[in-house]
Amino acid sequence: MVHGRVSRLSVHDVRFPTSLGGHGSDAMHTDPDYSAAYVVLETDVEDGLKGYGITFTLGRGTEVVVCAVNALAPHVLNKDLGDIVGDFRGFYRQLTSDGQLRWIGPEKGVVHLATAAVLNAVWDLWAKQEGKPLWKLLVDMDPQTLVSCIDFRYITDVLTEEAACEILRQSQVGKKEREEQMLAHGYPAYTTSCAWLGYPDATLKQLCSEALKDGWTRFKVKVGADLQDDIRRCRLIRNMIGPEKTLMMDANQRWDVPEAVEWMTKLAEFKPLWIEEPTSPDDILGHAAISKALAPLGIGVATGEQCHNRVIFKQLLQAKALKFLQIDSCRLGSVNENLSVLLMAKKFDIPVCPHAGGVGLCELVQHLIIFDFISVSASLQDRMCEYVDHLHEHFKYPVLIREASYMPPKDAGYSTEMKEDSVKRHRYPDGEVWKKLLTAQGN
Ligand SMILES: C[C@H](O)[C@@H](O)[C@@H](O)[C@H](O)C(=O)O
Ligand SMILES: [Mg+2]
Repeated sequence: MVHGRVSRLSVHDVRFPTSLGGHGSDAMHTDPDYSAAYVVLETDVEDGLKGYGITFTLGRGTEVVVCAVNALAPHVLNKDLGDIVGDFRGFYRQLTSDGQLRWIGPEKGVVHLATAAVLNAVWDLWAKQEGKPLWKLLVDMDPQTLVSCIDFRYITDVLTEEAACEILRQSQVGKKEREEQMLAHGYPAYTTSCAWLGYPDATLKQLCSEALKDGWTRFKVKVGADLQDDIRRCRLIRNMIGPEKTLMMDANQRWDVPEAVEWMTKLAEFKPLWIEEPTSPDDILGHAAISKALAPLGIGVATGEQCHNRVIFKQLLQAKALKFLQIDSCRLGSVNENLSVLLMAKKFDIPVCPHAGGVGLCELVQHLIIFDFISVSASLQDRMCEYVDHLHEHFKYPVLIREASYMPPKDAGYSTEMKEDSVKRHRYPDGEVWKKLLTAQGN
């Protein structure tokens, strides 16, 4: 049973200097320092349980998200956890509809990232109090309770509460078997770790051969800055992995629409399954045009990691603008909004292949995609979850990858909790890691 009143909300600016090694670099984000606004919720109950929530950032700007979390805090403090989750739709709407704060959103940008961090912490605390990993909390919830967490405002033209309930009811068939399948074999993953844009060819080669040895069969490569570089790198990877394994490409919003089509036509010989974020994440019709142009080449369009909210996903689906839908656990309004997107994807029969990596995104999103398989999609066809091999050591319950698959977490919660010492050392700017770096840089 959920209980307790939220007695404290603290938020930390935690940054990891990943840019020093070129990790995470792409055609638009050349020097990311994987970071998070890290929220901790405490209650007045003496059970020692706290809720931890993150949203992912790239370094500079994390302090802005921290401010936004503090601005949302009055909506959470002194609230009864039972009341929050008992009317989760209402609580979601309260956070996203604050009559003044929503002006700097609504449901997008910094304020929505902050909403995600706060709500992720609430879900972590709820799952912990129930003694279940989050995916299992969701799997065990009856359809009516699940949909009561979703705000259907703006999406009822494609998905009503009743229709969502019906999808969940229909997917009850075979649920037990699918849960057993997950526990035995896990959820299939692909790796992005080998081919960040800033990696020299020698590194790419070495990481790719290690990944092959570790049993990876699906690889993503960053493209979009220089065509000749892309051709060389894609050839190198395709030759290493052979014709049968899967290759995806990610341009991180670098191109205009015609440029995306031209560039990808030149990379088509390397047989990519998808091109991810070919253009602006807001350009729904642009994505649709690219999808149409690239379909004859067998290349699908994937997008989602910078999709503001369920409304944009709705339109991408309506416009047939994507072939692979990439949810993000920290950009959308937490589990609540992700649930609505999973259900819309099911309705349109579009596979969900979550965005992960960053710091903590793998830890979180594995719960959502495992739930999706067991309770919504009931399929692994054309589906896989991203994996990136960084920063897991800072989490108390790190992901477990076995044979290139995510094994379902067993610990209670949303796997969001970071090790206390890691937070302390990486707090910006006063943690020991940053003090040293900033001194060395003469700041
Ligand atoms: C800046 C980041 O590392 C991105 O490049 C990364 O999230 C990427 O788009 C991905 O798909 O993993
Ligand atoms: Mg991407």
